[in-house]
Amino acid sequence: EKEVSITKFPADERKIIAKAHDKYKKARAGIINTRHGQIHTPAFMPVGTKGTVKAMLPESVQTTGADIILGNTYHLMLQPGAKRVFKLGGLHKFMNWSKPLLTDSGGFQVMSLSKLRKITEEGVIFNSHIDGSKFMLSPESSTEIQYLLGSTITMAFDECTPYPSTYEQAKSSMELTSRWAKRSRKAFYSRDGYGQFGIIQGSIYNDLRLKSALDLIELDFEGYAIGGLAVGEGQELMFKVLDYAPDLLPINKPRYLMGVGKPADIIGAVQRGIDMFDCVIPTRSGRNGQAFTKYGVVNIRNSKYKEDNTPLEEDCLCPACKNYTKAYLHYLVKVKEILGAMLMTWHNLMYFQKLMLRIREYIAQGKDFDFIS
Ligand SMILES: CNc1nc2cc3c(=O)[nH]c(N)nc3c(CC[C@H]3O[C@@H](OC)[C@H](OC)[C@@H]3OC)c2[nH]1
Ligand SMILES: [Zn+2]
Repeated sequence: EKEVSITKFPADERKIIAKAHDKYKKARAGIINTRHGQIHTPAFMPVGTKGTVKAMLPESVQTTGADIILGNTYHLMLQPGAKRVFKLGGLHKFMNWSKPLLTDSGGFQVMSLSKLRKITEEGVIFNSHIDGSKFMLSPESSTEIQYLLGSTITMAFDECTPYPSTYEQAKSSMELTSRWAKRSRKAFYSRDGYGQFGIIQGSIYNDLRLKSALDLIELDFEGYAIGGLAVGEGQELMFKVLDYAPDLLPINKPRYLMGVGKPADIIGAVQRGIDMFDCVIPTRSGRNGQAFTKYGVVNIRNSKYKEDNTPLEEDCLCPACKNYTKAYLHYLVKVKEILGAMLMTWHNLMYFQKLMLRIREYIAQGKDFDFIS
């Protein structure tokens, strides 16, 4: 066991409380110790794709309670370039965020964003969606780029198996991910307080999920992500996979469900043993005028708010709720004022972090947290 490992779930701090009924027994609250500080889990990680959580200052993100934010290999390698970020002191310094950073390995974005790409055993060759120039992402280059960015948690280079996939398609995709995981692990520069997470695939097929987990556990990653979900399969099918997949992974290491999700998805996944989440919903939908509140989602552009002189939530401590009314937010979003995007984003990030805080508290007290959302 490394001296200061990234994934110390300190025994006395790890609270796995057997719940009254088995629905909650897999939920756990813990702390991940890293070189850049602690991550309290279950954790929601705001997406900061291009080295910024859109419309937020890093210090504002910090006030919402976020312990860790995401960056993206694909976007940052194209602009401003990983070597340039390295020369400028790394992503932490560049974006003025001193807490943990997790970077995706880029495969998912290549498939969803780039034009003209070719998957080979070596890696993915693609043309930049910005200027069409040619790039290659491989387990080795993705791992090196994440090192140059200085990310606290590096993701293995995988192939996110599309949904739906036949068993055969899912099998060969998962096997490619296993070969790439081995190369990613070999290319990783292991340092105390930094870690690399493997990403299991296998789509909705339990035997493929098991094989993927076995292949990756052999590589002894500091944490494990469940990939290939939140790709259109729907909540029911996602939960069906989550009813068994987390249990295939080491109980003492963080489990990260990529791309999830809405509050109800997060609660259901925590109940099935997931520790970490990332999703664009609070930021992207905030900019589009959707506010998450305890009364449900508020579409602030709706004309019923144009003279509503009350805050989104009377007891929320975010600037939008403390100092402004729904009428003002309605107006700002309607006329596309930048402050509208800022305030809506701030509120939603605060809402998601409050949700995670309450989930952590309920787990620690051994209380059911079904109805929180
Ligand atoms: C929405 N549903 C969803 N399912 C996903 C499944 C996978 C997967 O199997 N493998 C990989 N490597 N990435 C996945 C991702 C992308 C997450 C990233 O996407 C970016 O958010 C836009 C963000 O990058 C800052 C985040 O970084 C970890 C998924 N997203
Ligand atoms: Zn608020």
